[in-house]
Amino acid sequence: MQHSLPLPRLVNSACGTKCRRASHRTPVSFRLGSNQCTAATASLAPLARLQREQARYLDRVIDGMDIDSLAALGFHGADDIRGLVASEAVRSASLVTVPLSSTLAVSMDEDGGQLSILAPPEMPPNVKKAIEVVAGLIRDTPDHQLLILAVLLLWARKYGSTAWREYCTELLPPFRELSCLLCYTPGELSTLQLPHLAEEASRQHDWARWAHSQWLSSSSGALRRLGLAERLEDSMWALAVVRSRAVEFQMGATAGSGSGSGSGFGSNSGFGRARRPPGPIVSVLAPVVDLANHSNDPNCVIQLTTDRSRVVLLPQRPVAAGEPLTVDYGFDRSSLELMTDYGFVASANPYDGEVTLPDADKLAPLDLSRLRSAARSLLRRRQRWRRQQQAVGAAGGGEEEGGEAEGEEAEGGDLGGETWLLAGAGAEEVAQDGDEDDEEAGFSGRLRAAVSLLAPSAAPGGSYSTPATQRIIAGLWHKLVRHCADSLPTSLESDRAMLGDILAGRISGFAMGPEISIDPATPAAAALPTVAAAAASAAAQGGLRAAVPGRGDAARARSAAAGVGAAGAQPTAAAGSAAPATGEVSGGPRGRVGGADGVRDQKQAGSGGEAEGVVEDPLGFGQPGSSGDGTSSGASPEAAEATEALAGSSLAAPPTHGSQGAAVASVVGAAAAARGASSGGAGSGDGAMQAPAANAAAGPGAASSLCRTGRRAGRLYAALRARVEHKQLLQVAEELLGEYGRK
Ligand SMILES: C[S@@+](CC[C@H](N)C(=O)[O-])C[C@H]1O[C@@H](n2cnc3c(N)ncnc32)[C@H](O)[C@@H]1O
Repeated sequence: MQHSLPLPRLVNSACGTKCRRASHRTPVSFRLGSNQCTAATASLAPLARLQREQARYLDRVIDGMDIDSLAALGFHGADDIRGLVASEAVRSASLVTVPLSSTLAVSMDEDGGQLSILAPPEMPPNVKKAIEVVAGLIRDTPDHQLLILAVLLLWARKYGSTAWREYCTELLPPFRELSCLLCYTPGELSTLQLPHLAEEASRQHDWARWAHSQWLSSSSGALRRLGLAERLEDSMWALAVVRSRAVEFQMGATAGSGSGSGSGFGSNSGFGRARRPPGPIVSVLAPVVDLANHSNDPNCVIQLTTDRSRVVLLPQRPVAAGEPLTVDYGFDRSSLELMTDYGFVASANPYDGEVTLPDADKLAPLDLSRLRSAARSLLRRRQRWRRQQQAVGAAGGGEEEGGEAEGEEAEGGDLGGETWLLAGAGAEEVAQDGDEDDEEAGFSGRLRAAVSLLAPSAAPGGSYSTPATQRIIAGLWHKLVRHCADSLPTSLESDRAMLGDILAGRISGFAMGPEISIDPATPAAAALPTVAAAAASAAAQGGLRAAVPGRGDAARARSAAAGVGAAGAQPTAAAGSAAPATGEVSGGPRGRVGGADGVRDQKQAGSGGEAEGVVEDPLGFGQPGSSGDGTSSGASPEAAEATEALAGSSLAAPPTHGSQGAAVASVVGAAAAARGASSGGAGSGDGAMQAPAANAAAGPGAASSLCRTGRRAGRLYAALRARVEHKQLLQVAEELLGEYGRK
């Protein structure tokens, strides 16, 4: 069946020639001035130069991959995250059309029958054959399509066409900017302080280590002759890229009988498939299309054409020039799910209102008195936290020891083994805090909706048992009481260190200047001289803005104070500990990578022999095999089989194609070495276009503070945002439970 979508006719208004480069036609806001092809970049600020270089690389990728595009790079939303914007008004035409031959793809029958891969055309047949052999061997492991895509991506980054290499090294996020949970460091996870996420991250990390040592590593993997991943970080980069950017299409029951609709980026195994008829599943990494960000109210969809020859980004409604192009990453994901799957949260997520947790049905039945007791505990805990902040401000640091008289009120929930014995701090007392009013007013609509949904279902005696209320209450309980209780107070030490790092510019994605918010006038900030001094100097350089988007001054001040003044519970993230094979929070809404039984089985099936060398650990999670669960990098029978199967292939010889070949490997390697560990990718091999001048020109240290994927991208920022989101949810719950209390 022929693809019938209209292809855009693209004319370069700047050059006056036919040109498919979106950036040549319509200046959009981020383009920072001239839309001439060769505008001088010397006078632009480093960030502007970086963005301009990215636009030029995008043009080159679009040309080199034969992509049609009416989209350009833009930095949009409250978070200034990099994404796509329309370069002209479009009603219904395809905004981006990528030939399938310019993508990396894996197709597999739903029943696990036929499996085929789509590699770049320049891949030599023997290499493709070898990867197919591996694909066949790992087909029964969870998320094997992602692993195969990662193999293809690593190959394309090293040996692919110029367009592929530039896409990988200049446009894809480097390792340090990937927000996937897989890439969170233990320190970042402790900032997040949600045990479920820490466990999930640990599982994903285990999966990556297994994938690296068994398959990808250039020293121990079955594909080692390809020299794909010298470091664990290389493998993790590739796995995180495909996990957060590949789209999974489920075709109609009969192959080719209908176009596939993208189910969002990343792995979707187990989550959502049941809603669709069985049919071949095609996982695709489509350059340029993969730059579309998520929105709960998207204006685009991603589709695979019926003849499976192109991936298209289609508008769902007319879009204006400069408008951000967004897609829904799928299936009504709550903040917790978004965080789990992609490592970010979206603000004002409507799906947070109705929390569906995979293990909600395992929770003990809940009743009103228990909930109220827990809510009271949370309120008291927050009040104590606030008092501690005040004490820190007054005393110039340190924790408040007094403040609550023991025994004044002994009732209250037992959270995390601690019973909080605090003065009677109920909802009324919290409501008296004027500074809460602004913030909480914003939630009243959601609150009212929740209350009106719940109130009619109240059963006599105060327990709630209808499925809808049970789900919501279970969700609130699970999400707020179990997780947020631990995330409310942070440790003074961790917050002080974190803010110090941010303010000193040691954390990428937090370039100093307008991005960082801390109000030097807050007592807590004054109590920490170094932080306060840095904040004051930042304020002198330019206006401070909230790190918490879309919130008022009071919230800003509070968020700053929360960062420096909190004391109390220690971070509880169990980073580094082996995740339990089963357990209350181990499931997740989808079949997860890494922690799924298949992977564990794979690991346990290992012979126990150590692979060559110790796999380095860029995140510092420690050796996953330390618990004795067999997760170390011993070669599994499958890996041995693959190595044997590949022994006859002439993989040792680097593939040659055009101007690339053996030289590419050394050039790329040298470029990667020159760029150092801060880059997630290897360098551009052929020197046709130099690496962004911004990094070099901005001076030492400046490069690391420039964030390719947006000024506010990054794991730490996502973690902070997630905490804010959870605190907001907590407030909803508190009010909700307060309403119950008054009934
Ligand atoms: C498919 S990529 C989108 C393009 C990406 N922003 C970039 O610049 O390369 C998905 C990643 O973008 C980020 N992202 C997408 N939508 C977002 C949103 N609404 N808020 C924050 N980050 C978002 C997350 O890091 C996510 O893992």
